[in-house]
Amino acid sequence: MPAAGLVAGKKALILGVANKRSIAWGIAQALHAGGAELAFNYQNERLRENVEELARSLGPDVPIYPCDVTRPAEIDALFASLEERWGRLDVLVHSLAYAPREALDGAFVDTRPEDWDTALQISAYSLVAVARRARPLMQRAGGGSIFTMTYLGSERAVQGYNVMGVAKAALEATVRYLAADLGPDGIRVNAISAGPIKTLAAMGVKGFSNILKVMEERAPLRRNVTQEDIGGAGLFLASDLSRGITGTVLFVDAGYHIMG
Ligand SMILES: CCCCCCc1ccc(Oc2ccc(Oc3cccc(O)n3)cc2)c(O)c1
Repeated sequence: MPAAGLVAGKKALILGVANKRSIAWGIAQALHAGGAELAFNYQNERLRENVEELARSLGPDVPIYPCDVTRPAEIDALFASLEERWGRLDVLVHSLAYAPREALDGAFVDTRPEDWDTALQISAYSLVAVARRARPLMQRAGGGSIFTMTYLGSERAVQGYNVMGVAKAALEATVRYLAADLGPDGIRVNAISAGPIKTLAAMGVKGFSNILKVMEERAPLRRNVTQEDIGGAGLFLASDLSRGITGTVLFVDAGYHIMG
């Protein structure tokens, strides 16, 4: 249900589109339908074509920029490009994470320090890195909305989620500390805790497919959530309807997290 105009005139950067199944793409479609002007990153040359094709499906000149969040120079360049093109930023969507394969396949107790560091740098610290660069552009806009993606595995020991659960716990604490720091600038920082959705990344988590079935049996709404469900929550957080909300985790999981 495109809420036409809900984010009309807002300029939004969306980080983490890899393909049409990405949660970030669901959010992009909702913000586009709401009238926002969008920009995307692509992590590397391998993903550039996918992102280019998706961006072009939204309109003729939707910009895409190279940005691997482990490279500070690429984050700097991305925001310099946005400064030049837009001179301001209203919305920043952070929808990216990574944990090395071995850390997801093995037992949590065997997590190696380098894999822990990689997972936390990409999945949690990167929000600080991009928020710091977004701040001046959002101040220019008189405030803004930043939101990221998290999962129930941050607060429950979900079999197989392993070090990504630790990273999401750090990400949720990061949301609170950034909300406290940036609130005086009128910049809100929140997280969407999404139920499991079949994305490229999800396929990399052992036991993922079992969880989808359990949702239909146990979630209060007796169904899985879709990209569109997440997109709608993203549109809400990007819009002024959520102007009183910051530092929170918004569950969009068919109610699953309330069940024992
Ligand atoms: C057993 C847990 C099932 C529910 C998992 C729901 C979920 C699915 C996907 C999620 O996003 C990621 C992103 C990257 C990620 O790390 C990956 C992904 C593929 C390969 C790899 O080496 N690391 C793992 C999960 C996520 O945070 C949460």
